[in-house]
Amino acid sequence: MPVNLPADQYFALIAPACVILLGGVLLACWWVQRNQTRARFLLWMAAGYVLPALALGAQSLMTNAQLGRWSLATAVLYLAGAWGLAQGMALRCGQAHINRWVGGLAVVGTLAVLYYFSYVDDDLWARVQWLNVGVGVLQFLPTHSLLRGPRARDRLETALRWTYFFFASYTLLRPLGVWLVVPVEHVGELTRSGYWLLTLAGTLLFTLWFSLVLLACVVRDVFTTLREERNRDPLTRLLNRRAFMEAAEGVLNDRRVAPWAVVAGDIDHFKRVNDSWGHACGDQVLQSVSQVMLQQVRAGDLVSRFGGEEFVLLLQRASLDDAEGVVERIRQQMASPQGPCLPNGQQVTLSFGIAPVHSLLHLTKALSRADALLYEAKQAGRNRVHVDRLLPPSVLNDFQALKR
Ligand SMILES: Nc1nc2c(ncn2[C@@H]2O[C@H](COP(=O)(O)OP(=O)(O)OP(=O)(O)O)[C@@H](O)[C@H]2O)c(=O)[nH]1
Repeated sequence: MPVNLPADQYFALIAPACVILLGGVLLACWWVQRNQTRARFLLWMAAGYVLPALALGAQSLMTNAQLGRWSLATAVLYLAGAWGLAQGMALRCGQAHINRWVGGLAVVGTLAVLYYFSYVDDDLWARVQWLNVGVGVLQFLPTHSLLRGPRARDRLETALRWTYFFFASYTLLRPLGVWLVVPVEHVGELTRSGYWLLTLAGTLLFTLWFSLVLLACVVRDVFTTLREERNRDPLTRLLNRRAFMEAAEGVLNDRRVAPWAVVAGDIDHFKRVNDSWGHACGDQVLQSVSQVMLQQVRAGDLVSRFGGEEFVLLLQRASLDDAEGVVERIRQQMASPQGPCLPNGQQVTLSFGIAPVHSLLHLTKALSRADALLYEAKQAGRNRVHVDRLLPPSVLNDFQALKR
């Protein structure tokens, strides 16, 4: 490769260098979250940045003759990069992988055509156009999951998907634009042509735009993970006590979802489960009880693990009868085997205390009341529900006023 190149050719290295730098940033983001499987898409994306940028950088220093000689090697880098970008986007949208058959076909087909236009009929522009088509097809593969997969959870995610979709469409349609606009026969050295500059500028612009949206999504993901770690019990993924109290504020400040009931539940003789079948089995039972509770409540209700084998629920739009109904459903569900570790016929039961909550200020009292009722239920023989049906007259008046 010649060393004494015109300065503008070295200048053309700025774009690929910036893209490689951005790929490095994505790699660093992946490294920070590497223990989380959902961050794996960043690795693919980083490859999607770095590999084509390496090819672009190398090509920027080549003459047309050298472009021909190295066409297959650089094409492999472009295609691998497009695969990485597509696979990264598919993972981000909840798809395990892109369609490998179509992808493989696009790669093999493109390389075969490039071979023909390099070694049989040396045609630079045909190579440029067909490589574009191959890369475009690969980039388009995850668009099915962009449009049909799980809905984007917010505007940022929607912006990421649309940006990707726009770029994939641009890559796929670019050969057509070039064919219509660029006066092919007067191009001369490709890497010094206006087309090449446009390619560099387009790549850099898109990469910057896409990276900004992507990094915003990654930062948001990190904050979400941190919040989840802070708010969730690691074993059951239910809210912990602190998060429950925080979330309860929102629920109890919204009069539209009154009346509320608080339920305290505790597994009976849980120590025996641990002692007889091991701590791991106890953990399984805790997880299974959590699942049962989550299945039986409505959206907006809070389910939390206060510690040990004690659970607290805050039910909205629930009279005491409604709350009792929910608890009965949980008890019925518990009648089926909970956790494969328990021997046949062994069941786990729970005791419950239910108390009404009249306001946010009343929450602490209601929790103590539900706890006291739970204690009573344990004393009365366990596997039962005790409900606080005694309402002070002032509160009864409040309720009647509310109902009106
Ligand atoms: N496996 C497991 N056990 C836990 C966990 N947290 C607390 N425990 C156990 O839960 C048991 C609670 O025992 P106790 O407070 O005596 O209650 P109990 O045996 O359920 O008896 P009653 O509540 O009176 O019916 C203890 O043995 C704790 O070690 C946990 O995360 N996993």
